[in-house]
Amino acid sequence: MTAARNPGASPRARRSALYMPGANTRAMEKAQFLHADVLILDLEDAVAPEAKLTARRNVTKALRPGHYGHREVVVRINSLQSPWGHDDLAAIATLGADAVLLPKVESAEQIQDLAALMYRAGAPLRTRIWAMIETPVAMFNLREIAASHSLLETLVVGTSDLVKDLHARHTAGRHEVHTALSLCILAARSYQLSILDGVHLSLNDESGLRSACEQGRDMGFDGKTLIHPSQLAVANEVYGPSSIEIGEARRRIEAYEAAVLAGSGLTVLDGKLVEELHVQDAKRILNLAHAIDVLEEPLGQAVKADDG
Ligand SMILES: CC(C)(COP(=O)(O)OP(=O)(O)OC[C@H]1O[C@@H](n2cnc3c(N)ncnc32)[C@H](O)[C@@H]1OP(=O)(O)O)[C@@H](O)C(=O)NCCC(=O)NCCSC(=O)C[C@H](O)C(=O)O
Ligand SMILES: [Mg+2]
Repeated sequence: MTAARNPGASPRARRSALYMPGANTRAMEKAQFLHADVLILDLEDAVAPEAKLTARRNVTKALRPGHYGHREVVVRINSLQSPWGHDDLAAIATLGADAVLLPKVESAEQIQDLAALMYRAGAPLRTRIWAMIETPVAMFNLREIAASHSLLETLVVGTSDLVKDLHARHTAGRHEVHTALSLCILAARSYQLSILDGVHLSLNDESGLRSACEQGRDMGFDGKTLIHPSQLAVANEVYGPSSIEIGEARRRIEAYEAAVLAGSGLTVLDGKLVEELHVQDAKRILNLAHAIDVLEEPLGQAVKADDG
């Protein structure tokens, strides 16, 4: 099936997506008050086999409506080829998560199979599919995966699994995954999917995290997946437009509109060319800033409003 999406849709803020192990109830409670744009409740690699059933039960409890305010809540299930994947899906399908994240996706059929299972399980249409891209084979099937189904919304790069499978090493500049990251972004943008970068594994390394976030942002990622609350502030800052960028975006739109009224299709602002394509980008930045403002409404207030 070919994707039918709306490329002009307002962006969602997905600057930061925090994983938390489904077995860690403390982390899932704490997440109510954390400034993560996306919460990923994990049933896969962060959960040991003997804790899988407890984690599944914890996650079904955490999925009560309004529990996490306006933040997106995503459940990473186990692979459908594993002993747990089908039961994970059956347990959470109807509970209103914003998305089901499928790990180690390598083909379009895996997404289509998941969509069919979600439909049969009675999942609400608002529950989308996110796909982890984290194996060498996936890189050769990206286009088919990205085009696979209209429920597919986001690609999440899994750089830890990828580096392991490549027999590569994590370097500061991430040269070992550069080609893969670029291919993932090309695929996502070709099919109007959002795209999140992999995790930064060092916990006490703010400058390394910042440079990885800046690299990802400059390449075109929408945000970064994270493993600890201490990483949230940097990702939110780097992936959010600064007040200078917001001001420049507004001035670019005004300058272009004035040029159009004067009968021209372009203008020069601060010594730089401004054409319609720059206005489109300026509007994307303003839409993102607005989406962030909505999310950053005090968390307590958001939780209360959704409860009511
Ligand atoms: C890495 C950790 C195991 C560290 O945990 P801990 O030792 O508890 O850290 P702290 O004592 O510093 O924690 C301070 C407080 O913060 C809470 N906390 C910690 N981590 C999280 C979290 N992820 N979400 C929410 N809250 C969190 C602690 O509970 C403490 O709270 P308090 O008691 O109030 O002080 C731990 O951070 C962790 O488990 N992180 C997530 C690991 C994970 O999910 N891994 C799997 C995803 S990564 C992956 O699979 C990538 C991909 O697939 C790939 O291949 O690349
Ligand atoms: Mg992985």
